[in-house]
Amino acid sequence: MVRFDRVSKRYSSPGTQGGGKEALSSVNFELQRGEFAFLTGHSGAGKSTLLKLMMLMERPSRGQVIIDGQNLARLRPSQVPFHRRKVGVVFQNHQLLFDRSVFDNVALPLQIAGFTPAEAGRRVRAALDSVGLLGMEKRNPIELSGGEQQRVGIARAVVNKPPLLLADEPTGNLDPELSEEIMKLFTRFQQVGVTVLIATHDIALIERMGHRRLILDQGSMVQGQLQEGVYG
Ligand SMILES: Nc1ncnc2c1ncn2[C@@H]1O[C@H](COP(=O)(O)OP(=O)(O)OP(=O)(O)O)[C@@H](O)[C@H]1O
Repeated sequence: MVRFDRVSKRYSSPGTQGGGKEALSSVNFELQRGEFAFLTGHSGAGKSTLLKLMMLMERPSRGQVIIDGQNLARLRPSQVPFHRRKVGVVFQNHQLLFDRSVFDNVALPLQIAGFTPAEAGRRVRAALDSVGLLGMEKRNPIELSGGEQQRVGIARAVVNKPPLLLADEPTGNLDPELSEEIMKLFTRFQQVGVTVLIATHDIALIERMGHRRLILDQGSMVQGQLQEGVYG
C-alpha cells in the first residue's frame, strides 16, 4: 500500500546553499495493505516529514513515494485531489472548526469532493457511528471533551473511506485511558482493511499495542528499513 524507495528530503532554508541538513535520508520501507504500524523517533527525527510526503504536503528531494501503486511524482495536478481522498489524516490538535457543528466539520472533505447533501449526510452519520459519536451531529466541537474532539477528527479523516489512515501524535493531549480508546478505534479501521500509520512518542502505548514499529533517528530509518537493492 505504501512504499518509500530511497527517499530523502532536504528543506531549502534561506541563506544555506543547497539547503540545510536532511530531514530524511534514503528511507526505504513498505507497508502492506491492512497493516498497522507505529512511527517513532526523537523530536526532529523526521516523522512529520515522512507523513507529509505521503499527503503531498511536501515533495521528496530524492527517491520515490508510491501509494496504492501510484508513484506520487508522476501524478498530474488534476489527480492530486483524488490522491488526497485516499489518505485520511488525523492531527494532534485535530484542527476542528469551532464555529461549525460536528456534522459540518466531518462533512468538510465531502463538500470539497462535491458529494450531494443526501450522500454526504449518509456518509457523515456512518463516520460518526464508526467513532461512537452518532447523535452528536448538531453539537459544537467546543462542547465536547478532548477525547470526543479527537474522535470527530478521526471521523473527518475516514469520511471519504480512505484505504490509508495517517495520524501525527493523535493522543498527544490525552490521558492514558483515552489514548488507549483512540488506539482501539484505529485498530477497528485496520480490521476492516485500512492501512494505518501512527506517529507517536508514546512508547508505553506502543509496547502495550504490540504492532510493528518503524524508528527514525536523525532522518534515517533505524528499524523497519528495507535494505538497498531489494527493489532491484
Ligand atoms: N518546513 C520546514 N523547513 C525547514 N526545516 C524543516 C521544516 N519542517 C521540518 N524541518 C526540519 O526537518 C527535521 C525533521 O522535522 P520533523 O517535523 O519531520 O520531525 P518530527 O520527528 O516530526 O519531530 P516532532 O516529534 O518534534 O514533531 C527537523 O530538523 C526540522 O527542524
